[in-house]
Amino acid sequence: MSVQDRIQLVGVNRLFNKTQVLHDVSFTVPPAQIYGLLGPSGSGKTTIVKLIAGIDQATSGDVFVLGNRMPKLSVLSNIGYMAQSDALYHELTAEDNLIFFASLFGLKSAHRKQRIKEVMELVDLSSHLHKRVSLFSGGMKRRLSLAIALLHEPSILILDEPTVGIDPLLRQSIWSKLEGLSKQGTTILITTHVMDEAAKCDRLGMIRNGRLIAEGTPQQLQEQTGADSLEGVFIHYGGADL
Ligand SMILES: Nc1ncnc2c1ncn2[C@@H]1O[C@H](COP(=O)(O)OP(=O)(O)OP(=O)(O)O)[C@@H](O)[C@H]1O
Repeated sequence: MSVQDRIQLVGVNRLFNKTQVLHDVSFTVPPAQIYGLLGPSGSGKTTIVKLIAGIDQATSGDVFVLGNRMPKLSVLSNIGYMAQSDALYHELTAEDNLIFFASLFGLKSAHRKQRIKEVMELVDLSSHLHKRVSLFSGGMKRRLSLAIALLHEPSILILDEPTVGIDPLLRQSIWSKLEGLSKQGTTILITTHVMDEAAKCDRLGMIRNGRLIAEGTPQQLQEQTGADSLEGVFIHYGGADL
């Protein structure tokens, strides 16, 4: 292990009652990488990201973020987490939601105003700042959740299927912003089912039945499997008899 690694899982197991959903999962994410977790529905991706985000605890094995064993409260201010289901206050406006989360992150008022402006521009929602969230479409809610995850400029960004319900044009623009953040040093862990998003990751971990069954750059995975596309890689590992 390198002390440089921003995220590290070592032999992680997670059982719910007697059902084991993660088996001996180990991987590391160095600084400023975009690491994608790819796997079929129910394979364990969300369970992994919850352990890294510090909202769930491994049954055995270790999860480290920025060198700290998780869960650890003091690390949470360095993490931006966008869950699969949106945690928004629907009766409040987008701005009030942002102000609420900004105060949780301890952002002071002048800086808070500036950050709210920046993140709403980033997700292309500036003109909806004063609209009640109950009037937002599903895609707009996803974008607002992403804006909230980015508010406090976290050095670790954990995104659980962030672009579900977002149209291809905006998806492209969000990805170029994520690539920009990564170039500036943000470490990003993302789960996705979308192959063109997986192709944009620096490194991919293929999850199946709670196991990390392959890892590498998108190109390495294609070479290893002889597939001519990432879809082919996904099908190769999805169909493997393990
Ligand atoms: N709190 C829980 N109690 C019991 N079982 C759970 C719990 N959370 C997750 N599981 C089970 O763990 C397995 C992995 O679920 P998880 O949500 O991590 O998969 P996923 O790969 O994120 O799926 P999707 O792509 O559909 O979101 C599933 O079988 C799920 O039913």
